[in-house]
Amino acid sequence: MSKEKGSLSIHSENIFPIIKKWLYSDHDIFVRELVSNACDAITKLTRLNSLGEISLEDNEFSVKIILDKENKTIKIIDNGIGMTAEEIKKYINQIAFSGAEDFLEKYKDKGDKEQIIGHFGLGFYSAFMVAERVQINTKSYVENSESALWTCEGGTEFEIADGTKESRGTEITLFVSDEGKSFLDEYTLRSTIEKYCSFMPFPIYLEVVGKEPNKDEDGNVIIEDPKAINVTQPLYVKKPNECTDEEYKEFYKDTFKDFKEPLFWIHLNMDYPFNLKGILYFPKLNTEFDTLEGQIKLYNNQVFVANNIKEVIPEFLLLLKGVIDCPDLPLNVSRSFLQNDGFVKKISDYISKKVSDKLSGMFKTDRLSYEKFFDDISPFIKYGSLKDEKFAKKVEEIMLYKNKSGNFVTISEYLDLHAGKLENKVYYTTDIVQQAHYIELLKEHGIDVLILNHSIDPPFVSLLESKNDKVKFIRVDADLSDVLTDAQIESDTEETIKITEELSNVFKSALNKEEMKLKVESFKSNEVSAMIVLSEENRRMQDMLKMYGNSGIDPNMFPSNEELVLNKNNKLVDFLINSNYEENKELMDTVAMQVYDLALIGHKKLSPEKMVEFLKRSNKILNMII
Ligand SMILES: Nc1ncnc2c1ncn2[C@@H]1O[C@H](COP(=O)(O)OP(=O)(O)OP(=O)(O)O)[C@@H](O)[C@H]1O
Repeated sequence: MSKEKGSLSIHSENIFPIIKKWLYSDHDIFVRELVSNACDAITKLTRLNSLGEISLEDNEFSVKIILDKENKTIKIIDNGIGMTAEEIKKYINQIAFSGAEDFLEKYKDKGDKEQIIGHFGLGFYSAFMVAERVQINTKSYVENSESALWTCEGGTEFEIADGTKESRGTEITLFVSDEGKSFLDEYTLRSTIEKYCSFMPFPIYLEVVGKEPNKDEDGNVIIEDPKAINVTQPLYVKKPNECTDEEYKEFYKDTFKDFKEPLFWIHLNMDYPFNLKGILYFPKLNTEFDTLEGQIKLYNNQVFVANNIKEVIPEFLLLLKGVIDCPDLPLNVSRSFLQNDGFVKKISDYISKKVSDKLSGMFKTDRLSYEKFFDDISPFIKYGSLKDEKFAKKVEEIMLYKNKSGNFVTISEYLDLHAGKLENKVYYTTDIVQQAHYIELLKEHGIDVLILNHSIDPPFVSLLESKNDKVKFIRVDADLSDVLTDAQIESDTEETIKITEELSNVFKSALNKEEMKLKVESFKSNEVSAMIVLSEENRRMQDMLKMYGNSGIDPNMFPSNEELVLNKNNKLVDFLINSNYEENKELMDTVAMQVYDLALIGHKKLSPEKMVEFLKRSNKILNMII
């Protein structure tokens, strides 16, 4: 067969329903598309004025939305550039022919193009998702032009006639269909306008036909100035040095309806190599990390695109609250979808870098404030480190750790403070009450203990260790070597082996615990009789099994390796070493059980049965001494 070339033909009657119904995922999008067209129409007019192409006498620009529930109509009226009948035929009748693109092409060398929103030439048809008939009544800015009226009932047929519009601009009337009737509700319509148009560049007013005016106590009508729904100059478009703290806080409150003050914020303002403006807020936490939910609103030229778009905003930043406006976003026709290319990744990297720069800056120049905020921001930094390697690297040195007295140190500071005492070891506690005993003992030996009690800490600690093999985190009950006397070396001597064996027999018999592990050491302090230790690796493994509770792994595969460490320097232990078990069985059993339970209490919560037993025995012991 010979080669043939040609162009595809599209039947408008088949493609039209697709555009109307399936191009946009949400019905409410029509508000965004029609109001942004109205704003575009005004922008074009002001642009022509500033280029000297026309000379405008008025400068009161606005978009009015009129809801008429009774007649089931919604009107969107602007006093922008308007259209002639010819322009309607060109821009509206030719689907996917954008007047916005046409305008930009015509004036491409004059001024920046970013403020005009439309460019696909399809947005207008979203009106048919909620309307059975749409009317355009419009009058062009060009002097002596005639008003034109375009009507279409959603098919491929349209009608164009003389219009009735006397002043410049466009009035779009939607005759709302059954499918769109929810938008005839004032609250729904208002919230949709708020959602998409909050930052659009011209004031938008909503008027409801037949709405009872507000009255004072005496029944007199209160005359109120109409109030625009939107803010035409959102704070983020201003330069950072022109914004006050109060303005930042106010903007936060208005945008996120969060009445708790944010901790601090980052004003993003970038012109090159891409345009990006926005403000990211660090919210105050008062909930556990797991339930924390941020919100990042993404805008394109002051038009809302979507919330929490993962492609642009690094996932961990979704814990923050903020707005980001990037006119250069490679958006799809339906705007909420991004064309995922390298550019989007660059934006995401830039935002992440800005956040780590801000945190490093604060750490270096205002450590006090940084420490004040740290409890709130630490889960965020830890989560960020787990999710983003580059971020992790940047914040590694500025990660703080709190001790029991509320002081913050970095890991390098901790290691410096313990130089000569600890070799690259960092002691931490997961529970300052439960593990108080161990913390106290370490403190007596001049060793500080850091608190790592958040659910994110175990994976975070593993991450740190995997990146720095010189630092090892050890929970206070995992290693007693730093509270033992140097004489511990003697633990291998024949005498110690013998004592250990004898005590082992006593404890196994008293506790009826054949599998128990026991060790005898010399503590620097003689007050403590015994402690339980569980190696760090072993405990982490157990914690992991608990976390993945129903993973099907049998926890018995990893037996608990808890070990009872008896202090040879303690009087009670001494008594057990030097007494004859056959002759003093009852008393020695009681002492052994009590010593064991005391060690256990310092290590973990007793089971209810164990607790009852312990209390009974304690009373019995008290009775013995009176
Ligand atoms: N209110 C209006 N005033 C003046 N011209 C308008 C108005 N609404 C639409 N137009 C013209 O109709 C064209 C088509 O509008 P439509 O919303 O379909 O596409 P667009 O805005 O160009 O692009 P997008 O699909 O990205 O929204 C516009 O480019 C504009 O020239």
